[in-house]
Amino acid sequence: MPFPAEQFGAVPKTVEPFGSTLDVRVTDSSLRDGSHAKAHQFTTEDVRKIVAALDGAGVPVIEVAHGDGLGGSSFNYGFSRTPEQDLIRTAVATAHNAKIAFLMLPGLGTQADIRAAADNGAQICRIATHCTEADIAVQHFGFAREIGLETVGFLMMSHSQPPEVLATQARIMADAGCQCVYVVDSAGALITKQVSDRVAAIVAELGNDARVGFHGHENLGLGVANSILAVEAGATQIDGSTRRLGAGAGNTPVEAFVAVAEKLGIRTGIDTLAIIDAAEDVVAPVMDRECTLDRMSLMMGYAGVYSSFLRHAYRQAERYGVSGAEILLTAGRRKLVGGQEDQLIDIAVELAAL
Ligand SMILES: CC[C@H](O)CC(=O)C(=O)O
Ligand SMILES: [Mn+2]
Repeated sequence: MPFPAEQFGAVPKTVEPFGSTLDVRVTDSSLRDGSHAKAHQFTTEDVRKIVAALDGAGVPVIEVAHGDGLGGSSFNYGFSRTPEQDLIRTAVATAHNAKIAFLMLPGLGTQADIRAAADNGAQICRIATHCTEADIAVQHFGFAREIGLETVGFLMMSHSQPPEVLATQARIMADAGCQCVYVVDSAGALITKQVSDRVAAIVAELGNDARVGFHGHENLGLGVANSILAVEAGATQIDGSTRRLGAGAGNTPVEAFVAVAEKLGIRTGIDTLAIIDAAEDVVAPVMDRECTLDRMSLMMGYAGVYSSFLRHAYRQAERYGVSGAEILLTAGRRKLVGGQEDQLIDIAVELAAL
């Protein structure tokens, strides 16, 4: 039986072209997924500097929020240094051309948060659910469209489900008013063809009802390659983070994706040399440390663990004197999903008792 999206007041489906000069629209997530790597300590000055540099390089969409989205600032996820609506307002005031996007997870953020972000000038609402739970976002898509926001849906932990399941979930999102459904490789665990197959299945399901996007992480070193394969399979929206400022080993590096895309004749509208400079001169100095493919982040890709668990796992490993890699391997075996950060404590306690 099809999901009854109509009962939640779904809005008409539309896919508008980006224009004749763009093949792929890039969203830079440094100021949202990068918030995980900064333990949510971004300042308005960080936002001003990074948005000015990215906007100047031609990045068309910049995402700004707590790492876990609107309402993420909490004991479980970590408190923000600066209220996220202040960060959004600063980003909107700084950008000349880029649209400002935000992320929200139903249950963490509320409709009031979405409205506040829209009132502060954000234009794109990205709603993330675990990849088998698209139905919890139906009301949020309807509301976001009703107040004139562009919408994106995130199917998180997409490695954990086969293409046909993702396609069914994507249909629920599109029917609810989502204009682009993303395959989200939250654990950086997807390997080449696994990306193409998932993107192609959703493209086939959605046709012209919604676009398809891909959000990659570097935990197996495949962010750029996977993103190019996603484009070849029909994705037209690609996420990345400049200098990989993101969760786990970081996100697909925007500057590398743009350089490769240029060489392949894929038009992103971003100036390759300007974004390479922005990465080195503006984003790197804001980072606490480089996002690298070290033992812990590699373990996330290998074991299929949520990239945003990295700093939490470090903290519990230190607190209980156990191996962080063991914590992550166990988290992968138990198939933990976003929101279960506190279970890393249980795992650490169990390992300490061995
Ligand atoms: C908790 C939200 C999460 O960080 C969203 C995301 O970027 C992902 O799943 O990769
Ligand atoms: Mn991510």
